[in-house]
Amino acid sequence: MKMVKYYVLGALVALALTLTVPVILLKVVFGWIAFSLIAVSSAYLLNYPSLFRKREDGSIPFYIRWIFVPFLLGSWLYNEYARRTDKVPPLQKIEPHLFLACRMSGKHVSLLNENNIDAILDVTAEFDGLDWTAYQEDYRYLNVPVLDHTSPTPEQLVLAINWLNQQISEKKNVVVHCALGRGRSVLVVAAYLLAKNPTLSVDDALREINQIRQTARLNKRQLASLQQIRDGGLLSLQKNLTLIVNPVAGGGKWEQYRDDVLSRLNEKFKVTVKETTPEVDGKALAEKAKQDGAHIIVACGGDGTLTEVASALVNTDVTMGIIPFGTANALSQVLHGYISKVMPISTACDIIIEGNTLAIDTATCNDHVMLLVAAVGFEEKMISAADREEKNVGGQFAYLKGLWNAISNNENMTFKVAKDNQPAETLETPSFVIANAAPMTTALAQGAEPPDITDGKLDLTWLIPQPSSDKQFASLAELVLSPAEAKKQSESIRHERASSITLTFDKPTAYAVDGEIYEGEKLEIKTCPRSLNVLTNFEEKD
Ligand SMILES: Nc1ncnc2c1ncn2[C@@H]1O[C@H](COP(=O)(O)OP(=O)(O)OP(=O)(O)O)[C@@H](O)[C@H]1O
Repeated sequence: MKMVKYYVLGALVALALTLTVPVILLKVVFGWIAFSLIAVSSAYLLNYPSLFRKREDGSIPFYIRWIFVPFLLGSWLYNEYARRTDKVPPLQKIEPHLFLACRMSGKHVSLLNENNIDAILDVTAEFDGLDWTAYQEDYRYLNVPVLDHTSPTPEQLVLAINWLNQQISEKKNVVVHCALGRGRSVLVVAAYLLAKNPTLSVDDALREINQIRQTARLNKRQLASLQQIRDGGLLSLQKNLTLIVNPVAGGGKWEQYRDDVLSRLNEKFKVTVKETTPEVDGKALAEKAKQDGAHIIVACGGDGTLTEVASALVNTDVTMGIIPFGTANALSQVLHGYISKVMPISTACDIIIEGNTLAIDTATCNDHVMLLVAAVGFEEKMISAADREEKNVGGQFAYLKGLWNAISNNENMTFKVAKDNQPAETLETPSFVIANAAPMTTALAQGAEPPDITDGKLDLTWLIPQPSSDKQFASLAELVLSPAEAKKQSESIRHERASSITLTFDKPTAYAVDGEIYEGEKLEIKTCPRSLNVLTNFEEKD
């Protein structure tokens, strides 16, 4: 490369002068220049920009600056001259939220502020990124160190374009700069344009930049490198994926599967992990992740956690994925199929990576979002009985035991029911379940075909009171085993569909929504058709 030849030549001349000049002071000066140029030549020959030891905050250690003073002085003088005679302004907007510039320093703070710049991508290796005046402005900053006239490595380029994408997806204004805004920064901006629009050619991307910044020009090596990285398919923008994890769900499954999940998802996404606590729930974490620009939010936990996360994502563009770490995991059986009972984690990760989305129905139950079922009677008693300790010890048997006890007690309840704003009727039943979605294993919701999560309707299933618990066990068997047609003729099962329903009790009554227990005198449930985008392999009925 031309530049290296000059640096090597300069180093040799300085070395020769060091050895020949008689005056000690001159020997020191020429020796310093020789050492500095030998170091710079080695950085170029070994393609080792980290020689300048630039820190994460863009500063270069004091001792390195001293070593390189002769080289930096030369570069600084050349760049100052080039900037003063530049045909283009120091900073230019290439497209919405994306700017290209020469080296930014403290004296450019007012220019940065005028353009509402929030973030700086610095692709120089040899200069301090920002000085103290710029620090005070609190810019987001990333340094990708690249030597002048050279190209970033594919890894550096992938990091740079994904960082840019992250800033722009958060609607931040971001500037990319090198020394003069002609080569290295142009290469990065072109790579970003190519990643965003794979139909563009390298020439198209450069032309787009060149129309605005006429001095933008890549040398032959930079051009070839960009073309090669692009042809190798390396310029893909990773989506930001946030995992919201309940660390205690399913008795602590996260601890067990953490490495497996992360290694699978890290290949395709930029993954951030947030854990719920008893104080900070999945809804609060999902709201924050949304603000931080997450494209996909994956709820990892039991059905309770999944519903919390969904509460923040209903009627938004953000897509929700799920990884079933709970005990019953009813939603994953609906969205991932019954295979997820056997291979829950690998099935979930494959579905997230495949990326098929579907808008599903959700519902509201009083103030809560509901994905699966709301229930009073047997289902609520079953869930109330299966507390965290019971689930940690017995897993799904905790629910079976709870259901067994509830049916054995065979208690009926009486309340008023109003469907689709019709007049209310009084009903006596031991079990009333309102389902937006429910797999076969949610037996008490199976009054007909399993509820369809895309039909815009709620499935209402209730049982007729029976004189003995044995007869109620028979009703449960009928729910699970009889075909839908036979259930229509049943003496003990009732099923209807509605868009909204209100249950009114004469005293505060416990009810269950998606596995969590609440209490109230009224339940108002409404369907919200196609209101949540989820990743699934669920196939819609024609
Ligand atoms: N870090 C935590 N420590 C203790 N409890 C937590 C924590 N994070 C969330 N929780 C509680 O966990 C409950 C939700 O659990 P979740 O439904 O996800 O799992 P599960 O109960 O094991 O599974 P399933 O619903 O299938 O029975 C909520 O009541 C929530 O308050």
